[in-house]
Amino acid sequence: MGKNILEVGRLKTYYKTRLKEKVHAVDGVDFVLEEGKTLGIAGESGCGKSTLALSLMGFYFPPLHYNSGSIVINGTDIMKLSKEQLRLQISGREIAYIPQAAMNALNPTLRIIRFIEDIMKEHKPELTKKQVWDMAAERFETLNLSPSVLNSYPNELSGGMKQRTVIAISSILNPKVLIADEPTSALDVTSQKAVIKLMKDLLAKGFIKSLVFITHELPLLYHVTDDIMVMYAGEIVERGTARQMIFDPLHPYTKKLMGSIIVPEEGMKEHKLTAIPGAPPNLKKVPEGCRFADRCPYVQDQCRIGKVENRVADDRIYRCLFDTQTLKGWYDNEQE
Ligand SMILES: Nc1ncnc2c1ncn2[C@@H]1O[C@H](COP(=O)(O)OP(=O)(O)OP(=O)(O)O)[C@@H](O)[C@H]1O
Repeated sequence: MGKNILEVGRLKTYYKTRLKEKVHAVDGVDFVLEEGKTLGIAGESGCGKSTLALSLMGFYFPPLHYNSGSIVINGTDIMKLSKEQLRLQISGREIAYIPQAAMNALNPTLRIIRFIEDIMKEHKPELTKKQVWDMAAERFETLNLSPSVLNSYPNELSGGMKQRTVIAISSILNPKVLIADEPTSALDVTSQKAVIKLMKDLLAKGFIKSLVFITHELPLLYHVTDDIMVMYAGEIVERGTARQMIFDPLHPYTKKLMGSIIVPEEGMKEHKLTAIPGAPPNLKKVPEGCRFADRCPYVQDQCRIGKVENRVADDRIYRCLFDTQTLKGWYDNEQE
């Protein structure tokens, strides 16, 4: 087993709306990421994936607030650091985040090299402009990106190239953990493949140690990540290897998420194409018991009482009252 590069314990964070209501977007999340591993986070829209990513970065600016729990990155509990320490020691160096649609947020009036110069001004002020250029050009070349991109304006690049450039910029300080939020959405299949290859190259070449890949497309993660966690209503409801999660899901929500795949991939063609009826619960007032109960085809009275804790089965973790035998019995019956 590798060393733990990221350890998250009972993390709770929330948004405070203008009406002073709390949206419990990350509600008691626990997980560990080992060095060298890639972890996928999947779940429907609004289940808290992006908020989890922001929370891991320590980006607590209203309306997002920290409630409780720990975030330990490479041995440092970042919740014990000041905002200044976070900015200088952690952000970009230990952990970096590529938000959704980051490629569209690049200032169109600046050449790509300027974004890298700005990072270096903050983190390696001793470098001259020429040294920054040489370092950036070498990095781009190593990642099979043309150094000429550095002289371009964002709007001169194709969508796929812009996204790869954003990833190369975000990882320029060799962060231990890179979190990419929907990095392949809105890209054509060829560009998606290039983005995935780039992220694999970053890992293989040691520029990053571990990767967290967020998407609502569960099957995409099968090709990219070692493990997958599924989030539902602010909680992790299941974690296992990518293969287990895709082909042998335990939690009824993971099972339904697999069934709702719109474009079946090779080896998954037999799965039914059905949307998950209903909607996730309102995170302003989460229901007692299992949060998936209202949409679960196997729901029982006891699912709506108390708090549903995690179960550990072999090397898997899932949040359901029922054991694997019972769940698999239900699933087998359904297929007959
Ligand atoms: N600025 C905000 N103020 C209040 N609530 C918010 C804010 N941003 C997000 N939320 C709420 O927090 C919850 C989690 O949202 P989040 O964006 O983290 O989900 P997600 O799984 O990343 O969804 P998506 O895949 O659509 O990005 C949702 O209920 C959302 O409405």
